[in-house]
Amino acid sequence: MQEVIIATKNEGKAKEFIRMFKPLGYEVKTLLDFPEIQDVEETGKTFEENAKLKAETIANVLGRMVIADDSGLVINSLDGRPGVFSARYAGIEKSDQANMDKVLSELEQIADNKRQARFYCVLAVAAPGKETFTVSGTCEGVILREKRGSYGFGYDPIFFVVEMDRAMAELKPEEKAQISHRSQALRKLESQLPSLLSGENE
Ligand SMILES: O=c1[nH]c(=O)c2ncn([C@@H]3O[C@H](COP(=O)(O)OP(=O)(O)OP(=O)(O)O)[C@@H](O)[C@H]3O)c2[nH]1
Ligand SMILES: [Mg+2]
Repeated sequence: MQEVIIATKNEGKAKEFIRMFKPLGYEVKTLLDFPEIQDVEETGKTFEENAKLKAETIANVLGRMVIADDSGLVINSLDGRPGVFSARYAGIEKSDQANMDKVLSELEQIADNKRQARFYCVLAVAAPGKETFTVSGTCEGVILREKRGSYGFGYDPIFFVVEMDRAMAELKPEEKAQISHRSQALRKLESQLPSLLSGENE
C-alpha cells in the first residue's frame, strides 16, 4: 500500500486519518511513528498559517510530501474562540476535559438559540521544492450544556451535530468520518492524491 505522512502528534486525528485513508488505498504514518521529530511551534494567527507551518517544517525534515491538519472549534458567541487555540484553550497541557469545562462555563449564561459553533479543518500539503497548498472543511453544530457520548476526541462530547441530531461523541467512528470537518477537507484532496504522491518512494 502507498504511504501518506500526516504531520500530527494527536492520537485522535491519527486514528481518523488511518480510517479515512484506508478505503482510498493508502497507509497512514503520523508523527507518532517518528517520536524523534520535535513539536512544531504553532505561531500562526490562522488555521491556514499553522497548517502550512506544520506541513512545510515536517516536509523539510523528512524530505518528502506530508499533509498537516490544523483544526479547531469556532464558537459564535465567544467571538470565534477557542479557534486556533482549541488544543491549549485551558492550558499548555492540552487537556480535553479542562478545555470542554472551560467552554461550558463560558457559555453557562448563553441561551440555547445563541450556542451555534463549527469545527473547522485546514489540510496543508507540502513537499520540498513545491508550492504548499491548502483545502478546508467545516461541520456545523451547537454547544451542548453537558457532555454526551464517548467516541472521538477533543470537544466531541459537547458538540451537537445538527445534521446527525446527536453529539459528535455519540457518532461511531465511521459515522463521524462521513460528516466531519476533517473528512470534508480530505474529500477536496482525494482526486489529487495519486499525482501528488507519484514519484514518492514506496
Ligand atoms: O472535538 C473535536 N473533534 C474534532 O474532530 C477536532 N478536531 C480538532 N479539534 C480540537 O482542535 C484541536 C486541534 O489543534 P491542532 O490542530 O493544533 O492539533 P493538535 O495540537 O491537537 O495536534 P497536531 O496535529 O498539531 O500535532 C484539537 O486538539 C481539539 O481540541 C477537535 N475537537
Ligand atoms: Mg497543534
